[in-house]
Amino acid sequence: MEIALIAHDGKKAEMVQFLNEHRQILEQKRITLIATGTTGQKVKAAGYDVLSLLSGPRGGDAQIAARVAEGICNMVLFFRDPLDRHPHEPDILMLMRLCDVHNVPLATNPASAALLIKAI
Ligand SMILES: O=C(CO)COP(=O)(O)O
Repeated sequence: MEIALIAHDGKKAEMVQFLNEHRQILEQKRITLIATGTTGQKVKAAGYDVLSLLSGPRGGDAQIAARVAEGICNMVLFFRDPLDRHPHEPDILMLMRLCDVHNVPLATNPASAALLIKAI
């Protein structure tokens, strides 16, 4: 199962904390982690094996959206920062739209992500 990790700058620490809190589940299941570029760097530095794609503003969200559309990515954990502006907002909306089009679970905050990760 492939899980995509994306966190806006104000949420990257929360993403690492979330992964550490659920490390056991992530290690027990056969999970491949992928991430947008900078999120991936933080996740890797925290000791996780992760495939880093492009940084979000440079097309990372779009790459993950394509994997969702192609049926490669099975879950998206996207810790958005609703208090910040993002130059690539169209890509963000496209990713969330394609999760809905293809019925792929999408969590946009740690509380939702915890429920999803416990369900796998
Ligand atoms: O901008 C992002 C998601 O929209 C995240 O991208 P980075 O992980 O490269 O910071």
